[in-house]
Amino acid sequence: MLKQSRVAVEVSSTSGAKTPPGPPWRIPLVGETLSFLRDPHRFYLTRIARYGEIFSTSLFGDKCIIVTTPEASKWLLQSAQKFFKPAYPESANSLIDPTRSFGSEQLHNYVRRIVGSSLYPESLQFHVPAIEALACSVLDSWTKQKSINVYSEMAKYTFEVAMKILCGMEPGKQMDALFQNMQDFEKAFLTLNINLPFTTYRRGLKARDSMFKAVEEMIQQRRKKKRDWSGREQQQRLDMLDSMICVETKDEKFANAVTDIHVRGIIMTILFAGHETSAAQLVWAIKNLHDNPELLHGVKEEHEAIRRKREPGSPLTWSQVMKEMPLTLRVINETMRTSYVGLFLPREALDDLEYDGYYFPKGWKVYASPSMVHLNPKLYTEPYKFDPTRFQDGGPKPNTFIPFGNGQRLCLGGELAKVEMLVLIHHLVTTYSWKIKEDHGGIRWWPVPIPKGGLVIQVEREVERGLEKETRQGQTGELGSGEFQH
Ligand code: HEM
Repeated sequence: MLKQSRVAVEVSSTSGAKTPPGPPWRIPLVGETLSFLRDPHRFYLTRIARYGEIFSTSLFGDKCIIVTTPEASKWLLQSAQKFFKPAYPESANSLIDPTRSFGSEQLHNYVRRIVGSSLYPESLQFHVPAIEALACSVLDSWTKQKSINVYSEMAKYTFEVAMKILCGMEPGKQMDALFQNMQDFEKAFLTLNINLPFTTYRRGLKARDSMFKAVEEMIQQRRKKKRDWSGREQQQRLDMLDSMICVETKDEKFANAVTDIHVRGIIMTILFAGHETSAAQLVWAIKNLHDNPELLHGVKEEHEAIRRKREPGSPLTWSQVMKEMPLTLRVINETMRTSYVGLFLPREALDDLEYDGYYFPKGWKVYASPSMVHLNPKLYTEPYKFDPTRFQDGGPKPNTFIPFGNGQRLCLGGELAKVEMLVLIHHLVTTYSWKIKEDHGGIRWWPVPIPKGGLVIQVEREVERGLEKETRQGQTGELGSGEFQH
């Protein structure tokens, strides 16, 4: 008799449980990879319709089970690390340093504490002025361009923010070179790992090695510097690199286990995990605001109220970002729900396991899909409708909104991502108006889903159009030119 388990349990492969249903015939190696890569959302929808919300398939050369219900996703993502480990496709694994998984369970927890200390609110609040300066600088540069590819610009912005918080680096030549390398590195992520000249994979490897070298040099420089980090405040103001390599700790056992190679891998993980995702969400947020003029009007009012209270030239305060932008935060949450970002979070079963009557064989990959949870009509009525009011009055039910994952690997940069989006939107809506120049329709799915073509817009600074802020207090939304969105 099978146990209907809601927690991971080890079972014998002869227990009688069957693997979840899936297509009967799988082409070796390729399996269903091409359909998945072509349009992952459609891939999920068609298979769920045919086989149910937990189904098996074959992707990236591996046998694979996909779970799409909130309960099963929670089970997978919250299960102890002895049952599942993260398992990205081979090309991704071979590109990222093997130590990127943050090491053993205990070491992983220790590293999360250190990395998190620079990303949690207590430290993050000190970075708001720097984030704001980067946001203003990128937006300022837009007025000099005839058309702006929002995705390229947002990728650069979020990369600059991540580098600033990681190691205090300012925009400039070194930043540009690292950004270029990061882009080549990312392009190679879901390609075949064929290491031949002129292949995307080879370019990715070269880019990764250049980044490793730059990061190693930074680590060496830091090791030579003596700093005062004795007080609590000093510790909160440290950048992440200092926190990782310099802060003395009582956990000597783990501190010694974090080698420079480890630090290098962690930095690559953070840069990779942290900038494309936020950039994609910003692109969708800007598109959603454009497509919903009434909402944009409300968001503008929210930000005009903050702007009116600010002393000229004073930076945004932590409290303004956290407490005075509730509508914008709802727009961001609804954007994260509808944007398809979070297509799959891959794990590998480390034992024969059973869940809800299904057999999960050892060695098989198991994917959770936040985007399929977010677009499930049983959980959200009219799931494709953009409606930020869903996040009012307590918001969605537990485990049904998981843009940052769940469990031991919950995103460390969730707060940072929200802050960088809120700050950029503040300046965008209070200073500029924009219209979409090219919207190709459809989605470019990889490495992160964005509108096809990256969303090309045209921007005007309102002040330059004679719409001086000081003369129009309280009149936002009445200034439409008929062409530009406000
Ligand atoms: C809206 C933007 C973002 C989204 C949607 C997002 C989403 C996620 C998700 C779903 C995971 C879990 C991966 C898994 O379970 O396999 C994750 C992990 C992670 N994220 Fe984010 N992320 C975002 C921004 C950031 C930022 C800005 C940073 C830091 C600069 C960051 C750093 C990390 C790190 C370090 C992990 C790995 C945690 C671990 O393995 O313990 N993320 N992110």
